[in-house]
Amino acid sequence: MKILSADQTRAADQATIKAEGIRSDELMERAASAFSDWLMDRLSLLTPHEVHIFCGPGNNGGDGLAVARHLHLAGYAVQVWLLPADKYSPDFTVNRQRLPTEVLCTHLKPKKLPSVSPKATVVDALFGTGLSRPLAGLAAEVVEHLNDSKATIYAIDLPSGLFTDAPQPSESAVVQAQYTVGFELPKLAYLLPQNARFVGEWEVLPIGLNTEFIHNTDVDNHFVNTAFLTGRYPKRPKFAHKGTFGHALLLAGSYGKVGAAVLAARACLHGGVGLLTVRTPAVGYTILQTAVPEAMALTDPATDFVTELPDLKPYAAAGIGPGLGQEESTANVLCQLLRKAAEASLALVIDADALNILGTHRELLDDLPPNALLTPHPKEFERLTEPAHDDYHRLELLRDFCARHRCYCVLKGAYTALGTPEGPLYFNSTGNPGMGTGGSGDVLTGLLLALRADQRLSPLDAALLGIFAHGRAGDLAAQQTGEAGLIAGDIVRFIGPALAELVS
Ligand SMILES: NC(=O)C1=CN([C@@H]2O[C@H](COP(=O)(O)OP(=O)(O)OC[C@H]3O[C@@H](n4cnc5c(N)ncnc54)[C@H](OP(=O)(O)O)[C@@H]3O)[C@@H](O)[C@H]2O)[C@@H](O)CC1
Ligand SMILES: Nc1ncnc2c1ncn2[C@@H]1O[C@H](COP(=O)(O)OP(=O)(O)O)[C@@H](O)[C@H]1O
Ligand SMILES: [K+]
Repeated sequence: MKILSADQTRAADQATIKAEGIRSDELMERAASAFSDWLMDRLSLLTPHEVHIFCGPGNNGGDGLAVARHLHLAGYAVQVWLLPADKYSPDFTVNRQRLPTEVLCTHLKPKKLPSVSPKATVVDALFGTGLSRPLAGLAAEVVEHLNDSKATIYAIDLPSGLFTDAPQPSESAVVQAQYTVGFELPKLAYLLPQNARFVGEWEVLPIGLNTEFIHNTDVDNHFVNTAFLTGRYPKRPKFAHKGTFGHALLLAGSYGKVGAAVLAARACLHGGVGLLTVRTPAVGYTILQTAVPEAMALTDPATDFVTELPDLKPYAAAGIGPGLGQEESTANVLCQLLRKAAEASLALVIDADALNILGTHRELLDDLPPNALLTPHPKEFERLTEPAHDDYHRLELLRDFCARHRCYCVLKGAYTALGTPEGPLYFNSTGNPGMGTGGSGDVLTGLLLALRADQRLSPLDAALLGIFAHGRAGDLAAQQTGEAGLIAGDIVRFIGPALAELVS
């Protein structure tokens, strides 16, 4: 799914209105009915005492007024509160006029805000994509009042006070919604950790925005769901053999961290690799041969950490980093690998300690071969770049980093973001907080290594499929283990089922 900016969303609304020959208030009616149906499905589970709908002067307020009408006609006790303004949008005015006179509709006044019980349902229709500046004055006062009320807040399109595509000043007022319900496509604001306390849980409802317009619009950000991946993961051909799916080399493990190598190796095998060879220090030999008999062990001469790069000829892809340590001789192995990868046509996956080595030897970044895939979590990413002011800045750093080094970079998190050399970012939709446990990242590295070794997949598709399948495997595992009980090895067990769902 594409993630549109605020301007593009407005343009999509206009394109739909034009293409279908409808009025803008008819499109608003679709949005308002979709929201009302969604809300009534939820409220029917509770006993709604009061529904307070707070409306701003623009089309977000227009949505709120239309929602008030739908809820009133369905028998809910609705009260509407209007934010006074110098001007109101035409569709606000249309829906103000359509509001049945029995619905109590009151202008908000400073210092005389209505009392809202903690049991009340609040619909936040103050501001949406048209927010042009941080909230101040009465609008800010209303927002603080709602946040203090402890009522359950449902935001239409955006929690009021939050910009669609940019950070707001840290002290400015923003609605803290339990749920945010948008239309057709997700917004960037929904996906960032710094907005989690405002957005709450989110959902988007279809309103039939013009598909041709969306198709023809270039965007900076995509949201990756199952439909987005259709056709990207081919079936294994009937006469395929282990050579068809590539031979991968994994350089991982050091004294006390051989488990990381084991997890990555098992993930790589379950990720469908043809053959896997693991380079570990001697201390890892027995562990690896016992825990992962399907992998070949190519033991380093040193006991505790990897010191020598093996011959790269047999391999289609190499993964380096899990549990590797940062000894100087290990750094030297990474340095040689980077320099030789391009001429050996080797796809690279770089993680964990290999990223930390890059962080302390930044000159090595100039040696990254084309299409290298890096998998930092935010702290590792900071070591490669600089501290980010906020989540939006971090995404810009990601975009710049990938363009400068012509690489793919997986910025891991709840909505993992894949940066690409071409510019667009891809946000993943799978995964759960149970995956915040040691070794989850090693599993991702192993899986990505398998997919990069599969010559049938482009670097972009391998990365998108791997990130998505990793999260999905975590979700399938959590159904059995619960989130707290989930450990990295459980993710490995569900890689197969997660990939099987993607075959098309
Ligand atoms: N178009 C369509 O067909 C559809 C649109 N839809 C809905 O429309 C929403 C977008 O509506 P919108 O563009 O009217 O903007 P909205 O968020 O209501 O705010 C604009 C108003 O607020 C004002 N204002 C801004 N900042 C302010 C501030 N800090 N403090 C005070 N005032 C401030 C601003 O005034 P101004 O900036 O001109 O001073 C203007 O009056 C979208 O989120 C979705 O819910 C859906 O129904 C689907 C179909
Ligand atoms: N709340 C969450 N929602 C979805 N995925 C998560 C969440 N927390 C962690 N993950 C995933 O788990 C993995 C953790 O990786 P990482 O931080 O490198 O762990 P480790 O170094 O312990 O292996 C990442 O792929 C990340 O996206
Ligand atoms: K809102």
